[in-house]
Amino acid sequence: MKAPRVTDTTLRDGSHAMKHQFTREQVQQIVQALDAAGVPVIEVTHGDGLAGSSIQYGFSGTSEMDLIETARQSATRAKIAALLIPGIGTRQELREAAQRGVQVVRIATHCTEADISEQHFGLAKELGLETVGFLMMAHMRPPEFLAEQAALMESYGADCVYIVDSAGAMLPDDARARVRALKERLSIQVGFHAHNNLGLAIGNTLAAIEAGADQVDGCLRGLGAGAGNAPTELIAAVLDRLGINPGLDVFALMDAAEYVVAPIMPYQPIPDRDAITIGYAGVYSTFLLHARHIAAEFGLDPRELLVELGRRQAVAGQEDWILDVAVDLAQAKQRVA
Ligand SMILES: C[C@H](O)CC(=O)C(=O)O
Ligand SMILES: [Mn+2]
Repeated sequence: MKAPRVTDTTLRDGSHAMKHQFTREQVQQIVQALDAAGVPVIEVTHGDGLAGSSIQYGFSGTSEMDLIETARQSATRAKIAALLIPGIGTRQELREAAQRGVQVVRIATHCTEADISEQHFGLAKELGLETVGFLMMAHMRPPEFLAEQAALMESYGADCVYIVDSAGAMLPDDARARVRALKERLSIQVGFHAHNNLGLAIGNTLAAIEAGADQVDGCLRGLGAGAGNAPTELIAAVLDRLGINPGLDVFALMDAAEYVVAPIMPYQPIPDRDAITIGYAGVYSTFLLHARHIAAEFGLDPRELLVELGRRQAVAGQEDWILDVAVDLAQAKQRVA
C-alpha cells in the first residue's frame, strides 16, 4: 500500500451540516489548522458546489467566492479546491473561482452522467487547474460501468477520478471492487470519498487504499452530510499506524478537530436512525436534513420518506422530490385512515 493524498472537505461537505453558514473567520481558522498539519488539499465551496447557494439547496451565509479568497490567503502550502456540479455551477463561476484562488476543481456528476462534464474539464484545463472527476452515488452501478464513465472523464482531461459513496451505502468489498476497476481501466489517479451512514467510512476508505486509491477525502470531526465523512484526524492516525502517513501531523489534526471544529458544529454527525436509513436505503446523504424537516411538517417518520426515495432511486440534486414524495405518502395515509 502506498500513502494516498488526503483532501480535507470540512469546508465543503461540512457546509451541509452547517446549513452553509461558514464565516470568513471560521474558514481562516480551519484552513490555518489544516495547512499547519500538512493537509495538501483543502476544499472550500457551498455544500452543493459552486453556485449551490439557492432556495433548492439552501442559501450561503457568506459568498463562497469570499470564502475561497480567505482560504487561499490563509494557506501557506495547501492547495485550495472547489467542487462544481455542471448545471448548478457554470463555467462563469469556475472562472471566478480560479481568479479568487482555486487551484484544484472537482467536477461532480451523477455516476451515469459523466458526459455532461466535458466542457467543464476543458475550461478547467485552459485555466491551468488540476482536475478531479467525482462519480456520485457510485453504489448504484457496478464497477465495470463506473470504469467506462471514469474513462470518459479521463478523455475530457481529468487528472484523477473518484468513486463517491454519496449515500454511505457501500460495504468494504463494494469500495474495493470499484476502485480496482478504475485502477485497471485508467492511466490517471483514482480517489475515494466515503460517508459514514453505515459506520464504514474509515473501513471503506481503508479498503479503497488497499485497492490502490491514490487520493481519499476526510472532514475534521467527520463534519459532513448524513452521518458525516471519514474524519481526517482518524485517517491520519490509521495511515500512520499502517506506516503510510503522507506527511500529516496526527496530533495537530486531532487538536484541529477538537478545538477548532467541534466548538462550531451545530451537532455531531453520527449514524443515528435516520442516517443509518440513508445508507441502508441508498439515498443521497445531503437529503438527511431536508427529509427530517419535511417529514416533521407532514407528520411522517423520516425513515419512511427516505426508504421511499431510495425505492424511487432519487439521486443528487433532486431535493425538490423529497417534498413530492412526502405529499404522496401523506395522501396515501389519509386514504387509508
Ligand atoms: C455535491 C455532493 O454533495 C458531492 C459529495 O460530496 C457526495 O456526493 O458525497
Ligand atoms: Mn460527500
